[in-house]
Amino acid sequence: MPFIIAIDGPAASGKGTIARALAAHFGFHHLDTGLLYRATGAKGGDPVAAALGLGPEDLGRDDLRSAAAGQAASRIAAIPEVRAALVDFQHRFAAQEPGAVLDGRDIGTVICPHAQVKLYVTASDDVRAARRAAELGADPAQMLAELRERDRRDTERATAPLRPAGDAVVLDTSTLSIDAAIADAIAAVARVRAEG
Ligand SMILES: Nc1ncnc2c1ncn2[C@@H]1O[C@H](COP(=O)(O)OP(=O)(O)O)[C@@H](O)[C@H]1O
Ligand SMILES: Nc1ccn([C@@H]2O[C@H](COP(=O)(O)OP(=O)(O)O)[C@@H](O)[C@H]2O)c(=O)n1
Repeated sequence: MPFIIAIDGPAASGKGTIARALAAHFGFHHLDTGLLYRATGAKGGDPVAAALGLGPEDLGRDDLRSAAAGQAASRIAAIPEVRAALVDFQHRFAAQEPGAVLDGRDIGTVICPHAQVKLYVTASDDVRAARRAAELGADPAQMLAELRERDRRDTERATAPLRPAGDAVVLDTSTLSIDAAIADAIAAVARVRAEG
């Protein structure tokens, strides 16, 4: 059975950084599920058809990391039929041997509720805004407003809202360097692997 690591958390908390590092460390596959929603939103037209028809050219667009693409993603992500259209792809990805790391908003709660390890990565609003502002070369105050709007939409939607799974390990990266956050995450996964 493949080993699945589910990582969820709010915008710019460090999920992707940790997910990539865990996948490299353990030799697992990695899927940034946010990219599926960003590509669906960016494609335009009927969002359900866009989600069902996603191809490599959609996922390879170079404008998916922008704040505008994030906003568009969180709008279409609230549509239950869009989420349903993306489930199979995520399940097939998670079934790969020897294991997979998926990061997003509903991985531990909805997509992979039986994941062997669940992490909920978070950080203070100000820290997340500063990190994303540095990444995109944007204004921190503007980023703070953008992240808060998206987090509110992601948390308050009826279908698959952002929340920690009951059995998730919470990792607050506010005062952690990237290396320290990765080390904590590797230790959390190693604990479970040693038990099992
Ligand atoms: N612990 C950390 N300390 C400082 N910067 C970080 C840390 N974790 C991530 N970052 C940086 O913050 C930004 C957002 O991180 P990312 O992993 O993309 O978050 P998410 O996937 O949750 O949106 C990136 O520029 C990343 O390099
Ligand atoms: N599993 C997921 C992943 C992303 N999303 C949506 O897609 C948007 C973009 O996700 P992302 O992970 O790329 O965003 P960041 O955390 O990198 O800013 C989120 O704000 C959510 O609305 C989701 O609903 N479910």
